[in-house]
Amino acid sequence: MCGIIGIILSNPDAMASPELLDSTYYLQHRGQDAAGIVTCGSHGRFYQCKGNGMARDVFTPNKMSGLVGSMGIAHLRYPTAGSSSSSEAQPFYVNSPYGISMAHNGNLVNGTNLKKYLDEDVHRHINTDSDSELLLNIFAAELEQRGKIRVNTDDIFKALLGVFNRCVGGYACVGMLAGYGIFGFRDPHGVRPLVFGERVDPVSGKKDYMFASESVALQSSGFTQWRDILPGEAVIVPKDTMQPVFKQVIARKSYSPDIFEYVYFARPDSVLDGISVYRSRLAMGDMLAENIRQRFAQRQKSVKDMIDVVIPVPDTSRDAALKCAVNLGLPYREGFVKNRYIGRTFIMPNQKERKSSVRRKLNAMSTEFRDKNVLLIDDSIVRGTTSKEIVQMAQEAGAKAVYFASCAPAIRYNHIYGIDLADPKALVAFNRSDEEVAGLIGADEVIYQNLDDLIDCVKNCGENKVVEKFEVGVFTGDYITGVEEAYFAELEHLRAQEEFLNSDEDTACFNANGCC
Ligand SMILES: O=P(O)(O)OC[C@H]1O[C@H](OP(=O)(O)OP(=O)(O)O)[C@H](O)[C@@H]1O
Ligand SMILES: NC(=O)CC[C@H](N)C(=O)O
Ligand SMILES: [Mg+2]
Repeated sequence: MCGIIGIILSNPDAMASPELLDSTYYLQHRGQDAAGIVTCGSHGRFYQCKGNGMARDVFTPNKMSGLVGSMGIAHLRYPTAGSSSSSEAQPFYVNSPYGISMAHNGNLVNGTNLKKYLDEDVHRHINTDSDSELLLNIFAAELEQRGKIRVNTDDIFKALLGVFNRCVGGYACVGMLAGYGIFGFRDPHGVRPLVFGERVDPVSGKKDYMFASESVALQSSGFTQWRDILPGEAVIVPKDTMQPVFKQVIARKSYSPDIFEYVYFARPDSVLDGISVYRSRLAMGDMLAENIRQRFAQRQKSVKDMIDVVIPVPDTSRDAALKCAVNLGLPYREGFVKNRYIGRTFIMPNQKERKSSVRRKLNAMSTEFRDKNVLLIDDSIVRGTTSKEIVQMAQEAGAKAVYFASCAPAIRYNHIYGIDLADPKALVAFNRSDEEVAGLIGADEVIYQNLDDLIDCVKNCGENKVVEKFEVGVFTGDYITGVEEAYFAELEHLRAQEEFLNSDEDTACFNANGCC
């Protein structure tokens, strides 16, 4: 679920890099592994700075000063394919044709076929295991087929049609053609988000344009007029006209954003596909409260008989937990204090790091737990790394009973469009009942939101009701693009290789005996 950004300024002498840098801070939550910026200077030359780490580590003042030019793209990486190596940091670049740089959010599920095609049919060398490098090379190969000395918007749209036809998976991308302009596009199901906006330069009265994964990045840079790129749509902003050209390049196959953006990925202050992430999380909390009330009522118990206090698992679940507490008429307490210097744990690259970070990240206040029956609320339980540690911390802090509720349903399948979950066996709910999950994480009871309720919560927060359905494969195993069995076999193979290479690392959280 990486973050992508593209900016083109109307003033050709202005520098896009400071604004790209600012925006990376607004999208840091989407990827902490690597960061990169590529700009294009007045003579069509690309300038780049990328590497492993967070934006603040990679973009030092010294390196930023070399990023000249009035247009550029940026990327924040959370790896889903390939490795965490710095050679897979984005944006990627190919020198032919014309010089192209591209940044990708998402994951392709037909990488093997694409690699074969690139090798055998169009003879393009692929230097990493990244699916994003494949995507860029598919685009480059399609553009090359136009056979032109200089391209126009029509050529680019035709090349993108080739990309849409060949690439299967979730993808939102921003790209830049040396000396020409920037462009953005979104897969035909709209799985991954992409917004596009404009801002009037107060001095010249001319317009600047920006793409970003989330509206918060546009809003923070003053791009107040913005809209979502539609599934299968592309937008090109040529530098010489500064007039954006929109085109529905391929007929939309559906409008199915990934529901996990609303559960966990996105910032609450973003609006994606007309749906406020914050409002959808409030709705999830409300719905969870209804389910909890009904569940206890079936046992002839009131909520107050069972629970003394609602405590969120910071950060993402806070909004939902507060709403849930209000609905249940229970006190809400911030029983866990979050260390602001530790990033998101779920998107850390390995299990060892994730596990130790939960303890470093959260500290329980015994005043809020001692002798209480607590309802802990998290947005999701994925590998169970957080929940197992958290339950233990609550118990160590003196809790009498610990109920653990999740705003999302049980996660039992791979997320194939943007979460690094190559091994479903690493999911705590894989092949396990809710009771077994509770046992493994040490909770008295685990309560999951059900899927239809989650879908209703998010859908009903939509202002313009454009979204038809959501990509929910991580809960059901049915994926919007379809996926060949061979893909999972290949993931399994890659995982085995990786495990062999990192054999000292405990990559799967729970073994058959439920030990971590
Ligand atoms: O079951 P797990 O494998 O532990 O994954 C789920 C947890 O990971 C995420 O938190 P994270 O710390 O990444 O981010 P947050 O601070 O935004 O909640 C998510 O919010 C859950 O708390
Ligand atoms: N999370 C993402 O969007 C990752 C993009 C791409 N698949 C990569 O691994 O770099
Ligand atoms: Mg969390």
